[in-house]
Amino acid sequence: MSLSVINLTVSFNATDGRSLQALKGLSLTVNRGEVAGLAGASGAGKSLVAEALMGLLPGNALVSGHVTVDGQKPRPGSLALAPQTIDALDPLARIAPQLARFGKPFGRTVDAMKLLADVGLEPDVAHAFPHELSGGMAKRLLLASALASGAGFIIADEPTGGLDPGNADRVMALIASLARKGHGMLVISHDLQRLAAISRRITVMQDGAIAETADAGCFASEGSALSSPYTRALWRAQEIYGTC
Ligand SMILES: Nc1ncnc2c1ncn2[C@@H]1O[C@H](COP(=O)(O)OP(=O)(O)OP(=O)(O)O)[C@@H](O)[C@H]1O
Repeated sequence: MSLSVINLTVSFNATDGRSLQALKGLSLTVNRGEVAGLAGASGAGKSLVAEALMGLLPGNALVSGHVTVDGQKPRPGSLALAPQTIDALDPLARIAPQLARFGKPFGRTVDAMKLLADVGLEPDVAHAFPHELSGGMAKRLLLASALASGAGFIIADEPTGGLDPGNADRVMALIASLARKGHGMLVISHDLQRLAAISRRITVMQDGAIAETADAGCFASEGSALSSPYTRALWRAQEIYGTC
């Protein structure tokens, strides 16, 4: 039971008639019950993967490849995105009714209080507006908004971006617990150390292509088990950063 992406390519038609290939044949698998990581430097194409899988690319994008969810063509609600920022939420709607809205297109009646509890948010958050939440609370809410759809597979785009170390640890622990409950979690992150701690394997992207897909255990010590020089350099840069 998995999300399978085979040879995903994305190119953009520019107004001058040229075509820019931004994703160059990406393949990955996310099994239910596990976290798979997607990493790479800024501009490598990580968010494009999320946008292509969610059908969110603009009209000048040409997408090809083969995507299945549990062996079938993805259907609405089988895959959900926890976006990077609360800009994706309605600033004028209180949290509980807003969560209910995320379930509606898929015919789901959302129990907002249960959903908040599932992501570790207090019941009084139900009456708040998105901008009233702290960074860590907002990241949890974004995960809740994806869970509201009932999707078995969730893409979390930079779930620890902008968080302090303690909150980043807690959000990664929440993602690991969602996987233990049976979700397949695809986590896009620059934070290789925290990503490796919860993932089964990590796909590292470079310039729209895969540099390497490695078992998370390879992201350890000097990274000598990693096969790509690019991935090793990315990992070692984090190690140095992490010990500063
Ligand atoms: N609509 C678009 N038209 C043309 N190029 C685009 C479009 N959207 C994204 N790109 C290009 O695709 C490339 C990958 O962008 P993407 O946002 O996926 O990178 P990323 O790895 O998620 O970076 P970051 O870590 O900074 O979020 C970039 O070079 C970007 O300019």
